[in-house]
Amino acid sequence: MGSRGARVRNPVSGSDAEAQRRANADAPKVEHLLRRISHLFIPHRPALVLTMALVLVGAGLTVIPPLLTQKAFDLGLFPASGGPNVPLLFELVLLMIAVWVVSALLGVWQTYLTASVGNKVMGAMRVDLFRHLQAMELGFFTRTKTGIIQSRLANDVGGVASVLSNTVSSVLGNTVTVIAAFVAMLLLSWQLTIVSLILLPAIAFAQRRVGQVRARIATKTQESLSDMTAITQETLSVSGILLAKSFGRQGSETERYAAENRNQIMLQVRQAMSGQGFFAFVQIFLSIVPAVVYLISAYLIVGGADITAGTIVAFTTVQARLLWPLLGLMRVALDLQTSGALFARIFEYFDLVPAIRDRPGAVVLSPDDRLGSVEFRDVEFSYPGQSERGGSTLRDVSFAVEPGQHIAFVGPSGAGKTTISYLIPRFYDVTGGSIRFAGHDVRDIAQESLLDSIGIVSQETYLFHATIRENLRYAKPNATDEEIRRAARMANIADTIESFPDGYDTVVGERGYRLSGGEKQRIAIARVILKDPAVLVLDEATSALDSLSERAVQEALDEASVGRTTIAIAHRLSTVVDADVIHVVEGGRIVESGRAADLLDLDGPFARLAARQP
Ligand SMILES: Nc1ncnc2c1ncn2[C@@H]1O[C@H](COP(=O)(O)OP(=O)(O)OP(=O)(O)O)[C@@H](O)[C@H]1O
Repeated sequence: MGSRGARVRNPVSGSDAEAQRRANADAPKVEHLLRRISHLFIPHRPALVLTMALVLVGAGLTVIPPLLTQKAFDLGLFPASGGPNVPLLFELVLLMIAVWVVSALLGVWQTYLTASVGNKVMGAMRVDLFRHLQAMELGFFTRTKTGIIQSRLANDVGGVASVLSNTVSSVLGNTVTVIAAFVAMLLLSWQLTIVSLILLPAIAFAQRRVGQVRARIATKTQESLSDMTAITQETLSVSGILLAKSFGRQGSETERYAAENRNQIMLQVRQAMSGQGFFAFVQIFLSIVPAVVYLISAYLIVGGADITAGTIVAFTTVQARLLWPLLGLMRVALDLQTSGALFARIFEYFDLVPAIRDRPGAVVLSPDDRLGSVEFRDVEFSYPGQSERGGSTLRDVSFAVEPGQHIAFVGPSGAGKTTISYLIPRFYDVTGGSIRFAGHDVRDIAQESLLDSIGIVSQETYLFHATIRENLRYAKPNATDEEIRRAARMANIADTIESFPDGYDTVVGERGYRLSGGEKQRIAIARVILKDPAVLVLDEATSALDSLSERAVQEALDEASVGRTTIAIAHRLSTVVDADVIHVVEGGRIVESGRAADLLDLDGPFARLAARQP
């Protein structure tokens, strides 16, 4: 745990420097990002079109009250003599109220549409990312912190939702106003329009620069948020708390969290402030444009241009209306650029290609195929990055298991036994040689059907924070209560479960911490019995238990392995003496194979291992 105090980042998320380099590298890809983002909206075109229509109707409604007032005046609302025309006044007021009510209702509808589009896009993205990450190979999860993955799903995807909703409403609403004002300006005077817009490219350039700075800060903010999530996830879990308490490290863990929190606060403030100076400048600049227009108009009039005082007044009035919508659009553009950093992080995960995936036309195992023969042919394997360092975990590993046979792997720690078991369900692909399952190369079999045929019980039992019944049903969602009880009886755990006040409805706690190691193991065995796989892999399933629970678990395992191909990995040789074949693994190679009695007679590695055990 030496690295716990240091800032450890996963290779995918990278370091601060790397994040910065990536944010810089991403800057020119804004257009590419925008294209990808806009694709997310395609399924929501009807809602967007409807929103657009609502925006247009809403904009149209705003001009009705002045027109109504003008009409009422024309019809004699305040005649030259006598009092006001009260019935007409009432009519006018009622019509105005009706217009505002309709306009308010349309506004509510529009908000609903934009909020639901933004959130649906985000929701779909989150599920897609979840599905995509589930398809990643085991290696991805061994090298990436869980908290970092959680943060991408929660913080990054969540962060873009508000941007998406605001973007939809702001872009649609403000674009209509800006275009309308722009057309009006052009109609009034194209010369003054050019004068008004002449500095726009400079503003756009400045905005792009500001956007890049904000995107960089946003990337750092998200990195820091990821780190905070990772610290929370690591420390505030049952295992983390146990570790922190047993080493008296709560204080330093809090300090680690507080340090990242300070960093987070600083970044949030920087993010909130970056761009404010720019907006202040743009606001001042746009406010003085009318004065410039007056000046230039005077100059143009003197030069003989056909511009009247009325045109100038009308022009500056329209121009003033442009100020806020234009600022609104600029803010959206800046927000989009900033959220580009979030999108880049999300798309970075979407772009990860699972190292292990089905080939086109992969074989789906039939019930006959599932008989469970396994064969390793000259298998070589090195973990990612290991071959560059010149090492390999497995070399020249060849063996075969016939359906229904029981074999075992024994050998010193680190010899490569668990690695052999990982290669059968294709948690990793071999780097040399091949593995055949039921006669097919495992790389040609559809992964789902391969995994369906294999059951694994390891020393590290994982149970969900749910009831025992729900944990068991994980293996077979439609299992009846009777099937569940039968599996529990076979796994030697039924009596224990039934002695709990809540029986099968007992909640096992985070990772099953409310149960003893032996109870958890036997529930895991019941779970695998319900799965009913052709091949059972037992990876040191009893090594963490005392001799009493070991016996109970061993009996459960013996029951579970009846009629199944069983591959057991064991430290305690007593648990595998009955195996049909025992393979002794040393330094990534099988150095000896045979039945226990024969191997003892050989007086080789197995006999030496046996001699070292009590
Ligand atoms: N994800 C991984 N990345 C890199 N190296 C790994 C990884 N997992 C295991 N190794 C290395 O591979 C070697 C074999 O490990 P493995 O777990 O297969 O041994 P084992 O024989 O099952 O040991 P034990 O009996 O202690 O469980 C070890 O040197 C280990 O450090």
